[in-house]
Amino acid sequence: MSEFPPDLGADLNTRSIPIIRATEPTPRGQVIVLTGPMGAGKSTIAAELAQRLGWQLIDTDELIVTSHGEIPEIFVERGEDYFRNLEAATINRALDGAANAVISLGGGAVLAEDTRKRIGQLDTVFLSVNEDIALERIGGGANRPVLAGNPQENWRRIFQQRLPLYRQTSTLEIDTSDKDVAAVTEEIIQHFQLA
Ligand SMILES: Nc1ncnc2c1ncn2[C@@H]1O[C@H](COP(=O)(O)OP(=O)(O)OP(=O)(O)O)[C@@H](O)[C@H]1O
Ligand SMILES: O=C(O)C1=C[C@@H](O)[C@@H](O)[C@H](O)C1
Ligand SMILES: [Mg+2]
Repeated sequence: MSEFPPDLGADLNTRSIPIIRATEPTPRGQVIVLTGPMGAGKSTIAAELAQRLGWQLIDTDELIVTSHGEIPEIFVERGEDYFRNLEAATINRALDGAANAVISLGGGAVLAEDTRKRIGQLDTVFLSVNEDIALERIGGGANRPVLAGNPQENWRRIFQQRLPLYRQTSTLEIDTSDKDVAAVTEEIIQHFQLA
């Protein structure tokens, strides 16, 4: 007489055992990641896109602020390396839990190799912007410690350094300089056939 539950261990080598799952794994849904320099509009476009799709909005800079306080204070009190580790860990956790989500990253998130590896396998959009428009949008660079001292020169240098990283981790690049928020959002929706 066959026993129930079957003794799988006893029969392991003699017959093939079907894999039985109580439930099928839940589909994780889709994730769109926005990357790019300060002033490209990542946070703004992510909010608009999430609203249009009815998806979850995750802004990793905001997650850091909520849990650890203002970014300039973290830079002053703990230094940039500490912030980058915090940022990479925050992004990892956000990606682990994300399903049907739009994720806006900080401008320097691509500096972390782990982050590059992960977002390079996802639908990642590089939002680009030219220097003049970026500086117009972010004003004097308040609240952005990496621009302190000379926002224009720093923005330009940082953008040049990171440009290859933005490009190697994305599958779509949109120059937002002369496009409004609705137009950029629509371009992403069309490209990934989200609606
Ligand atoms: N396409 C756009 N057209 C005009 N203004 C925009 C556009 N996108 C964003 N902005 C404005 O530019 C400013 C900066 O945008 P936002 O904060 O979204 O940039 P960000 O890429 O998230 O920057 P950071 O890396 O510093 O977080 C905001 O005031 C926003 O309203
Ligand atoms: O480009 C950067 O290095 C940064 C951009 C912002 O989004 C913040 O993550 C922080 O101010 C650092
Ligand atoms: Mg932002």
